[in-house]
Amino acid sequence: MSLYCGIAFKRKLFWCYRLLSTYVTKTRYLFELKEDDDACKKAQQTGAFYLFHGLAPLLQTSAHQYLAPQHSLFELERLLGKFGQDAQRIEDSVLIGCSEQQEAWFALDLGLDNSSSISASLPKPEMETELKGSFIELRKALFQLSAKDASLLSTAQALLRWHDAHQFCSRSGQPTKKNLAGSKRVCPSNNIIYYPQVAPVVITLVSDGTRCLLARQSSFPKGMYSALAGFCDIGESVEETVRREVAEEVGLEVESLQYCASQHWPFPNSSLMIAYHATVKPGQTEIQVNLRELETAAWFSHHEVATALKRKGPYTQQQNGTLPFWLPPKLAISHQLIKEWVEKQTSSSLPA
Ligand SMILES: NC(=O)c1ccc[n+]([C@@H]2O[C@H](COP(=O)([O-])OP(=O)(O)OC[C@H]3O[C@@H](n4cnc5c(N)ncnc54)[C@H](O)[C@@H]3O)[C@@H](O)[C@H]2O)c1
Ligand SMILES: [Mg+2]
Repeated sequence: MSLYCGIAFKRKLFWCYRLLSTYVTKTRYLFELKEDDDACKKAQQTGAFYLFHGLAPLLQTSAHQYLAPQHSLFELERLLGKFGQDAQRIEDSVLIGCSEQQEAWFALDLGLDNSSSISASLPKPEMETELKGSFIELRKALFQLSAKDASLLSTAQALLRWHDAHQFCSRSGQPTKKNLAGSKRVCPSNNIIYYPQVAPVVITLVSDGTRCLLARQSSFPKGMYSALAGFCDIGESVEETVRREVAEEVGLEVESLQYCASQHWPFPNSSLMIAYHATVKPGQTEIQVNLRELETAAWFSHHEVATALKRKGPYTQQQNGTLPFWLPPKLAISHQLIKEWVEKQTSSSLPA
């Protein structure tokens, strides 16, 4: 190894160690906050809060993007005081992450009634004026947020929704109590612990070698097509769900499953999207759409999909009355899955 290579290698190792070390420290810190209410309370003193109202995040507009403002504990106490609320309401907040400098991030919903909280929903328009922002439905705002804010607010909304829906023990009927970080709820009468739930969902891009299969549900925005998705049934492996969902929705049998990536998805509840590529058995490409699940499904060529990837929807009708089809935006895992397929097709068609 030359002297230069040796120094470069050591530098790389140093940076790798630094990165790993920061990540591990941050992870251990978050673990401590979830386990220890006192540590979490202390973290709130220097932490930052994201605000929600009825599960809609507080956002501010900047150019063509939405920004999610943060508030300190002091600002939050002042705000609550102004609306005649007790600062104890801050205990309803949930931990959603922390910065590399260990500034803990929390989310608090000021519009939900909580059985264990002394406070009720606060008036939305007055809060918006006071906070110089608007509470906007996450579904409408998600794709105009930075990747970091989109991920944080998705986690926050999913966690706040779970707490709102799990205030009572399903065995004793008694109110459950959340730990300060919001990573669990406990029933004081029988000590049953409830943890936030996610539903596993597979999303599959089926290919016949040259084309890929895209579908739409009637609930999709006009003109948008996506890969096939479906919830895992109890007792199934993820691979079994892929095969069943494709058979159920379009009447095809798939093989050669290849994992692509996964993503937390907050709608309609909290899903873990697990993305796969799959191929149909040779010669078996005839689609039989299950109209109880889908509006339509069709095969699309590489050229059609590559062109659609460049489009941004939703689209208005063209002059000839047709609507160009478009694909889910970048932040959605279906976009990543489709993009990966297009890139693979492109590289396999290049001369060696
Ligand atoms: N992020 C992305 O790129 C992306 C793309 C497509 C779909 N999705 C998500 O994937 C999810 C599943 O897709 P789908 O609607 O085609 O699923 P699906 O094909 O399984 O059909 C939905 C139906 O499944 C049933 N179901 C079974 N278990 C359920 C559960 N735990 N929660 C809710 N319903 C359940 C319900 O009857 C529901 O109407 C959707 O919620 C959608 O938001 C995300
Ligand atoms: Mg489906």
